[in-house]
Amino acid sequence: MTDLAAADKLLEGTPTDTVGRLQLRGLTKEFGNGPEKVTAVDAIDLDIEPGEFITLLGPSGCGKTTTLRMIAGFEDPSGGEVVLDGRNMIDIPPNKRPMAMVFQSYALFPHLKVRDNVGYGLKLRRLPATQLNEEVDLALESMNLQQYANRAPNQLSGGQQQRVALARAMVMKPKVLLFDEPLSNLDAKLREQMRLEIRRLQRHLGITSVYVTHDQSEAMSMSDRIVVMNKGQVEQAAPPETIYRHPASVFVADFIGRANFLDVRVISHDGDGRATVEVLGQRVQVPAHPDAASAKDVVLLVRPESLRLVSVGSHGAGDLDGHEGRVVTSVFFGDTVEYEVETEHGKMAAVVADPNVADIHPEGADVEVRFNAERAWLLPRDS
Ligand SMILES: Nc1ncnc2c1ncn2[C@@H]1O[C@H](COP(=O)(O)OP(=O)(O)OP(=O)(O)O)[C@@H](O)[C@H]1O
Repeated sequence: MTDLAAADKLLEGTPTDTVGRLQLRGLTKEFGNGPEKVTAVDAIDLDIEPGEFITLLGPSGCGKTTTLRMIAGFEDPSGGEVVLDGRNMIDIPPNKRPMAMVFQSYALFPHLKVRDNVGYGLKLRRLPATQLNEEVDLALESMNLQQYANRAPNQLSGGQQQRVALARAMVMKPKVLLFDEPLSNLDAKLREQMRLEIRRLQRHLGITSVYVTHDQSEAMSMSDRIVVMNKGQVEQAAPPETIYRHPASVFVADFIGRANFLDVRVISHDGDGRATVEVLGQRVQVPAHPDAASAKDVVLLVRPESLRLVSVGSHGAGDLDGHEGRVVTSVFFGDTVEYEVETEHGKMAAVVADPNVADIHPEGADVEVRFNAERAWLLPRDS
């Protein structure tokens, strides 16, 4: 049996396409009292569809872990609701919620063999021994762990221990899987492999998943939607492409990926989410955030890969009406060249993929800076 077939058999009869709708309603958590009071999570509203893979992403202290722990029931909210398939979970203890959590630290029982770790929750549910063994076997097989069944956790690598933790979560047939930075203790290569594996399994089984990370590429590569949090609130909840290309705020644009923010003069707001602006000596039409038209001040987001550098002769550089620059760093990475260019708008980052070696601009070169206007994004500055 393949790993996916084993996972299917394990979950046979558990409908995943209609169950696992998770709704957070005004979810709030305050710690401490008086001047010490911290609002870790500030009235979050979020609807998560059955089968959706959601990542909570944001800077340290923005409330990701606290939100996840309230969903799991490890933390009591100060206000609001966690609703799963129409049922408020607030008064239900963590072990009675149809959810399973995978922790950064794996949290395996060191004195129990792998198969007893995986079967632990089923034993508490008093499953008959034959059924328990059958289901543990399927869970082990779904994570390709059969040959490690009789080992102790400390006889396994970090990656293998995390697979045991995943098998232990899956065997409970949860409606919602919760992940608290599960890959951060693994080395970079294994992390990349495991993220693909978790995503493949999750997509195949369609179990609603909420995943906390501060690793952007993890969030980008795994999620149906990324929820960017800031100071206990949701800044934006959207698919990775939207978060990257059309961020809702300067905070999101700055937090995800690298960003150049250019000063612009707005000539007109043209409706249909477009505006005409003057920037880098050019008059161009760019896509615009819906709130840009009413904002006091706006800024143009240009990602480094949307900038282009064109060589100019040293005598040409002074005539270029505000869009000339000088290369201050030029670093060849093989698949890309990354530049820093000094311009009258400040320093800008540019990335060129698949460079022709002959076209690489050396440090000190004078260049003309151009950008792809369709890939730019006008957004309110004070957002
Ligand atoms: N038990 C606690 N008592 C007091 N304050 C707490 C407690 N747990 C969390 N906090 C505070 O709540 C805020 C949110 O913390 P949380 O751990 O949810 O953030 P996070 O986004 O998960 O951060 P990180 O990425 O560093 O794990 C922080 O200011 C933190 O100091």
